[in-house]
Amino acid sequence: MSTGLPSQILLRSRARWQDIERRLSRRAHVHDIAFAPAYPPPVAMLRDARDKYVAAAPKRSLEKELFPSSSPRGGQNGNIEQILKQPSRASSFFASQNARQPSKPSPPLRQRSANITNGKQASLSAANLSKSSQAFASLCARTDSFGDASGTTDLSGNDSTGISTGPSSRYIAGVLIDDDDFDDDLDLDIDTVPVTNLPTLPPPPPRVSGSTRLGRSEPPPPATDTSALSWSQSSDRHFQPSHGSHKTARSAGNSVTAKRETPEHASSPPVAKKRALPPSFAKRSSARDEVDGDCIITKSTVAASTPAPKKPSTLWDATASAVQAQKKQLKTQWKKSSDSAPEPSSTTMQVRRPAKPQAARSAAIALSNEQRHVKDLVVEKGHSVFFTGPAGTGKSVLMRAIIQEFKRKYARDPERVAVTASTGLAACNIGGMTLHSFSGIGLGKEDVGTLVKKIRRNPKAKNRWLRTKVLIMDEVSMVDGELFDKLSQIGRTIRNNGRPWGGIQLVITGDFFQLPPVPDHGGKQRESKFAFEAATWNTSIDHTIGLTEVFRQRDPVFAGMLNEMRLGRISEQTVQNFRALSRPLESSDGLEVTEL
Ligand SMILES: Nc1ncnc2c1ncn2[C@@H]1O[C@H](COP(=O)(O)OP(=O)(O)OP(=O)(O)O)[C@@H](O)[C@H]1O
Repeated sequence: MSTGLPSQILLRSRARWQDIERRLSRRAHVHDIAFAPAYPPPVAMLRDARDKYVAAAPKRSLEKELFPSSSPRGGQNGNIEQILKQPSRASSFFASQNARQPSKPSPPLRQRSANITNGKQASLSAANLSKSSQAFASLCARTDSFGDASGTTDLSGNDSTGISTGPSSRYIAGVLIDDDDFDDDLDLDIDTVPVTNLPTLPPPPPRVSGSTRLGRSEPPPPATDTSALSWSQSSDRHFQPSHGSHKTARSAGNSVTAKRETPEHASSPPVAKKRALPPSFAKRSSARDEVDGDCIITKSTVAASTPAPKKPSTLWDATASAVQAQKKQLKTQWKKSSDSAPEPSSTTMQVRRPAKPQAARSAAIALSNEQRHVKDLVVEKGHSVFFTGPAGTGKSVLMRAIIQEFKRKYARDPERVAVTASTGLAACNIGGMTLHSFSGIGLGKEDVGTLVKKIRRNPKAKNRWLRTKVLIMDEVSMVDGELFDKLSQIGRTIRNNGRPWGGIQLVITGDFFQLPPVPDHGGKQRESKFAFEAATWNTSIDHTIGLTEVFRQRDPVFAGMLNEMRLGRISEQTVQNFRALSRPLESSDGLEVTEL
C-alpha cells in the first residue's frame, strides 16, 4: 500500500481497514528490518491517511452509493451475492451502476429507485463518476467480493453467476431488464389457453344409395348435443346439420358430409325434407303431387326454377319478338280476309296496315332512273350535287337513300358524313342536326374571323369541320346566301384548304320555290338572299339536277296544275279547273273555317 492508491480504495469500510492494520502489524513484526530504514512505520502512516480521508470525505454516502456491494454494512462482509439477493438493495445497486455510465444515457425503462431521482447521483462530478467506475472495476476484480462468482453470466436468470435475480428483474450484459418494463404486453388480449381436450370428429356417414325416395316426409333430424364442443365459442345451433346441404349431397349420391355432423346424426338414416313452396306454386303443383307422389320434388323444383313467362299486361309492354309474332298474325289474317272478302277501301287499308319505319319504307322504294343517276354521281363519283324538283318528286326519298349509302361506305368512321338541314324539323326528318349546330357558329352573325376563333375554341365543332368528308344539307331554300358564303370560307380556313368548303363534298337538296330564308330583321335590316345567290354557290356545286317525275300525285292534270302554281304562272285553264272544285264547306262540329 502506498499513498498513490486511489483515495476511494482507502475509503473502504472500517472493518477492512482494521483487517489491513492487523495484517500489516503482523508483517511489520516479521519484516521490521526491511521496512525500518526507508519508510515510517506503515501502520501509523496508514492510520493517518485513513483518518485524513475519513474526516474529509462524506463517508456514509460514498460508501453507500459508490460501493454498495463491497460495503460491510449489514454484516454482508463484502459478499455481493448476498446483497443482491435482497430485491430492494439489488435494485438500488444496479440503478446506481446505470447512473455511472454517462457515455450511454439510455432512457430509463421504468421509474428507478430514489438513488437516481433524488439528485445525489446527478450532482456527482465527472471525475467522481470516472473514479467510481474504476472502483467498481477493482471491486469486480476481487474474487472474494463475488464469492464463487465465475466469469460467465447466465441470461436465463438462474443464479449460477452469483448475481442474484430478484423476482422481477434480470441483469443482462450490464443492462438491467425489468420484467415489469414490458407491462404493456399484458394488455394484449391473446387467448393462449392450450387446447387439451379436442373433440374427435365423427366418422363420415355411410354412402347414401341413390334409391332413396325424396318424396317421403320424415321427422326432422334431432338436434345434436354439442356440449362436448367446449373448445368452441360458437352457438349450439351452429353445430346442427345444414338440411339443405345434406339434402343436396344425398340427392346427388355424394358421400360428402357436413363437417359438424355429430355421430348420432351420422348413424341415423338420411332424411329428406319436403320443400315448402310459395302458395302460388303449391297450388299449381298440388294436383300433380296427388297423382305422382314420387316426383314431387322434381316437378316442384322445375316449377320453382322456371316460372312461367309473364303475359304482357299492356300493349306497349310487349317484347320485340311478341310484336313480330303479332305482325305475322295480322298479316296472315289480312291475307285471308283479302282473299275471301271484297277489296277494302284505301282508307281502311291505311288504318289496318301497321306503320312501317321511314327507313324501311325508303329501302323498299325502288329509285327511279333520275334518282339513281343522282345517287351514283354523289356516292360513286364523289361530286358535289344540288338536286331539286317540285313537291312529290322524291327529293327526300332520294336523300335518305344517299345517306344510307354513305353510312355504309363510311361504316368504320361515321364522323365522315355530316347530315344537316336548315331547320330542326327538317333535320329530324333525316336524322341529322341543324347546319348551325354542325358548324358551331351559334347564330352566325359575326364575321368569318370571329367565327373561326369561336369554332377553334370549341373542340367538338372544330373536330367536325376537320373530320367531315361529305356534308348533307336538306331544305337548302331556307339557308341564307350570306351564311352559305361564311361557312364556305370557314371551311377553307379551318381545314387549311383553298377549295370551296375546304374540299368538303356537298350534297344539297331543296326547292327554292318553297320556304325562303328567315329574314334578318334584327340588325342590318337587309333583305335575305337565297343560297344559290351566294358568291360561292357556283364554285361549290358541281352539278345541279332537277327531278321531274312526281310520285305523290298520279293524276297528271292535277300535277300540272300544282306545278303551274309552284312556278307562279297559272294558265286560264288551270284557274277554271280550280274554280270548278269550289263547293260550300260543311262544318257540323260548330267550328268556323278561317279564310286566308
Ligand atoms: N322512286 C319512287 N317510287 C315510288 N314512290 C316514290 C318514289 N320516290 C318518292 N316516292 C313517293 O313520293 C312521295 C313524295 O316523296 P318525297 O316526300 O320524297 O317528295 P319530296 O320531293 O321530298 O316532296 P316535298 O318537296 O313536298 O317534300 C312519297 O310518298 C314517296 O313515297
